[in-house]
Amino acid sequence: MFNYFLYFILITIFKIFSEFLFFTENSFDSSLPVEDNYDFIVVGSGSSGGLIATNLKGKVLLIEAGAYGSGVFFNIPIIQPLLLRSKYDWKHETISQENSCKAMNGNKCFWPAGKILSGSHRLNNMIYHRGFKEDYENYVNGNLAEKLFEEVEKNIPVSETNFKSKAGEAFIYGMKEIGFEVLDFNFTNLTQFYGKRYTQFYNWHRKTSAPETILNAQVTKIIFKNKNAIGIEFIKNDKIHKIFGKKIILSAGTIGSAKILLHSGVGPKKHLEEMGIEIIENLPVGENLQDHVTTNIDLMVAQKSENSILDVCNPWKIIKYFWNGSGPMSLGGSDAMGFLKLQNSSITPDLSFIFLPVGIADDFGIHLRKVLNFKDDLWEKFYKPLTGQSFATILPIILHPKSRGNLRLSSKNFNDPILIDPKYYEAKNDIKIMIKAIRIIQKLIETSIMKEIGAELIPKSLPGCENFKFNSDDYWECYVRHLTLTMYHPVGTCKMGNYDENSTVVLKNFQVKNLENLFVVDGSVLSNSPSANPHALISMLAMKFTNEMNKEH
Ligand SMILES: Cc1cc2nc3c(=O)[nH]c(=O)nc-3n(C[C@H](O)[C@H](O)[C@H](O)COP(=O)(O)OP(=O)(O)OC[C@H]3O[C@@H](n4cnc5c(N)ncnc54)[C@H](O)[C@@H]3O)c2cc1C
Repeated sequence: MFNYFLYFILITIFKIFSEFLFFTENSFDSSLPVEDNYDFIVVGSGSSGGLIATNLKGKVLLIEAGAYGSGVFFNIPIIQPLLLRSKYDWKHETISQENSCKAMNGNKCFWPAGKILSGSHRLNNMIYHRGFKEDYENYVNGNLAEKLFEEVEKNIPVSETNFKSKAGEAFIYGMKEIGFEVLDFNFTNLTQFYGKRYTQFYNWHRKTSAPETILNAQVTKIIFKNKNAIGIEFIKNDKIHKIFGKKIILSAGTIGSAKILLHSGVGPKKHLEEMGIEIIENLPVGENLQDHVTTNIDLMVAQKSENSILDVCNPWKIIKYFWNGSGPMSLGGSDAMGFLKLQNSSITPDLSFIFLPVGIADDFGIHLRKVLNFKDDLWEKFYKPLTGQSFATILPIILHPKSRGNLRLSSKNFNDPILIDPKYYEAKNDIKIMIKAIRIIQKLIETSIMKEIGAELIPKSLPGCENFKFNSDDYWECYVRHLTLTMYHPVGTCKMGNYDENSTVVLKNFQVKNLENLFVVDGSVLSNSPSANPHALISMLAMKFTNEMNKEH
C-alpha cells in the first residue's frame, strides 16, 4: 500500500510539473523567423532533423512543432515512461485493428512520438545499436557507413548502461546457453553521458552557431512553384505564416513527413482526389508502413530490490546519480538485449530480445496500463492480482515483419488525426515467428541461471484467450493478437528507391522523386525495417545527407 501511494504521489507531481512547464514554455514563445529566405529549412528536430540542422553549413532554419522540454529534468532516463501521453508526445493511435491490439480499448494500439526539441530521441529508450551491415547496404556502402557511424558517435556519446540488474545478466548468459545462433547478447548500449540522456539537444546548446530554431510551430504545407519546393507554411500561436528557402528538408518522422507531403498534394492520386487536395505529384506516400512488433512477456522473478520504487527514491542513490550517473535513475528501460538467427541461412537476425528489469504491474496500474490503452478486463483479471510481486520483462521483436500497413488522411484539415493502419499480423508468417520467439523464451527460463533468479512465466491465461489450451500454439497466437505492442519503430512511408521503381518516393540522394529542392531524411525513407533499433541507422543516414549538402554548398 505504501508503494502504491508513493507511485501515485510521484506520478501526480510529475504530471503537474510537466503541465506547468509546458504552459510557461509556450506562453512566452512568440519567436518567428528573422530572415525572408534561407539556404535550408529543416522541418523537425528529431534523430535526423536535429543532427542535420546542427551540422549544416549556411543559413539554416529549424522548425519544430514541439516545445523545448527541460534538459535538467526530462533527461533523467528513468523519467521516460512519464513523458508518454504527456504534452511532449504526439500521442498517435492506430485505427482499430482486425488481427491485433485486441486487448486494447477499441482494438487501437498506442503510438507515441516525440513532440519536443530533439523529437523521439528525447522520449526513446536510448538504445543505440548500429545494426548489421546488410541493413545499410541498401542506402550506403559498408565502408562509408562505418565512417558515418563514427561521426554520429562523435556527436552523440554512446556507452554501456550504468545500471545492470542481476536478472539482466542472467538473461544474457541464459540466451548464450540455449543453442541458437545468438548475436551480440550483452548489456545495452545507450546514448548517454554520465547516466544522463544525451541527444542533439545538448549539441544545439553547446554550438556557438546553433541554427535559428522556431519551436511550437507546426508545418502544414510545402509551397511549390510548378515542381519546385520554394517554402513552407506553418501555424504558430494560431496564425498561419509562410517562409521561403532554397532547399526544404522534411525530417518530421515516419508519420509527420508523410502527413506534410500528403497535405501538400504529394501522394497517391486517388487518395488525394478523395480528400479534395490538389495534386502536385502522384507518389506512393504513406504506403509500405512497417513496424517492429512485439508482445509483453512478463516474467515473475524471485527478488528485485535493486530497482523497486523505494530504491529509485533512496536519497543516497539520488545523490550518486547526480554525482556519477549510476544507479536505477540511469535506467533507460532496458539493461540487456541481443539478436538471434532462426536459421543459419538467415542473412540478418530474425529476432531481437530486449530485457527490462521491470514489469507492467510494477506501477500498480497508475500509469503504464493507461499509456498502453489496456482494456479494464486485462488489467483487473491478469495484471492486478499480481501487483506487489517482482517482475522482469522480455520483449521478443520480429525484426523483418512481412505485414505492411499504410497511412491515410482522414480529411483535408491538417489538425484531424492521420489514420495509422499497421496491419499487424496480417501476414501469417509473422505469427509463426512470434510463437517461435515465445518458445525460445520458455527455453531460456529453463536454463540454470534463469532458475537461480526464480524466473517463471505468469501461469494463467490472458483474458480473451481462456478458450484455448494454455501454452498451445493457438493460445500464444491469441495472446500476441491481444497483447500486441509496438517497439515504437515505424518506418517506410516515404520509401527510398531507384527512379524506375513504382514504390519509390525518395531517390538515393534523399530528393523527392520528380520534385526539385525537396528532400526527406528520416525514418520514413527506410525501405525495410532494420535488424536493430533504428535511431543509429537514421542518424547515420542524416549524417550522410548533411555531408553531401555541405560539399555542394
Ligand atoms: C517511446 C519510444 C522508444 C524508442 N526507443 C528507441 C530506442 O531505444 N532505440 C532506438 O534506436 N530507437 C528507439 N525509438 C525509435 C527512434 O527514437 C525513432 O525511430 C527515431 O527517433 C526517429 O527519428 P526521426 O528523425 O525519423 O523522427 P523523430 O525523432 O520522431 O523527429 C520528428 C520531429 O519532427 C517534428 N514534427 C513532426 N511533424 C511536424 C510538423 N508538422 N511540423 C513541425 N515539426 C514536426 C516532431 O515533433 C519531431 O520532433 C523509440 C521511439 C519511441 C517513440
